[in-house]
Amino acid sequence: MRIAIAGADGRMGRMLIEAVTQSPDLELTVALDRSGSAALGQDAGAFLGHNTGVLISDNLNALADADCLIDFTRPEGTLAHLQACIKHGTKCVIGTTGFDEQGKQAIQAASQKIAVVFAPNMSVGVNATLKLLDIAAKLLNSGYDVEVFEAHHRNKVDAPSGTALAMGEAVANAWGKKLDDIADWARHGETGARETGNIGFSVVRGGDIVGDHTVYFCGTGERIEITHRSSSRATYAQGSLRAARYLARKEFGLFDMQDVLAT
Ligand SMILES: NC(=O)C1=CN([C@@H]2O[C@H](COP(=O)(O)OP(=O)(O)OC[C@H]3O[C@@H](n4cnc5c(N)ncnc54)[C@H](OP(=O)(O)O)[C@@H]3O)[C@@H](O)[C@H]2O)C=CC1
Ligand SMILES: O=C(O)C1=N[C@H](C(=O)O)C[C@H](O)C1
Repeated sequence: MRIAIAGADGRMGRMLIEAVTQSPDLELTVALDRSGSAALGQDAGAFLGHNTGVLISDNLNALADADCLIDFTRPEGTLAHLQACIKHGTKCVIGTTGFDEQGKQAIQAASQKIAVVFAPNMSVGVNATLKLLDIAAKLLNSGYDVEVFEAHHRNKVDAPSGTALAMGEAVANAWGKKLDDIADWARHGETGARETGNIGFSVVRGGDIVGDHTVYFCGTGERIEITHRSSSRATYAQGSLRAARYLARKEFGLFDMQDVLAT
């Protein structure tokens, strides 16, 4: 399978280039980064100390040479790449987070023409945690206050993380609610007492934290904490490759990591 990587000079882009070049069934054919990036023209494997023969470029027409794009960039980048994927019939794995409603609708529309996996977290552990949260939320559906905490590195630009939002959604869905209707996004000053049935969010940004998520179910006299901690981005990269292989069998449609991991 011929793989293109977008955001080739980013934290995830580099993990993906390393993972693809170590996978005998996958071939790195395209490495993209944004126009103006200092990495343009460099070999995609330069950071590993070896040449892949693929130069980092901003030419989206190069996607004609790939079966599947794996995109970890920014929402505006991903949405532009998606249009090029449609033009060239290239499938797409989207790991980027921080989309607004319009962006999510554009991904949904694109998936009517090409096959797309879109998930805020590609790790097996986080996707198992989402299932645990569904069970916990159904069991603890009254008398427990739910709080979602997440911590990430100082360079993360969106908050709460896509994973924290997915965790909040897992609880809200289990309660038959919409997350937007019951989320407390931030607290400051005279907040008043906590509202029953809401889901609170809190965020830490600092240092090189790869990604920690905890969902608290706080009752009277007890609390349950469900925690996932990432210690390496390699798990996200391996999950993304699994998603790309899954798409090899799909012509179009929108899938998530639960679909991928179910096979
Ligand atoms: N789904 C998952 O499992 C995971 C998702 N993520 C998400 O992936 C995304 C990227 O994370 P990370 O690798 O840490 O970020 P980085 O900032 O390290 O990398 C992003 C890359 O995309 C490039 N880029 C930025 N804007 C654009 C654009 N408009 N068009 C094309 N390329 C662009 C950046 O270039 P430059 O640096 O020159 O601006 C950089 O090379 C984030 O949204 C993050 O939340 C991260 C980890 C796991
Ligand atoms: O930006 C990151 O680093 C991460 N982003 C994803 C998110 O927003 O949930 C996944 C992971 O937590 C790392």
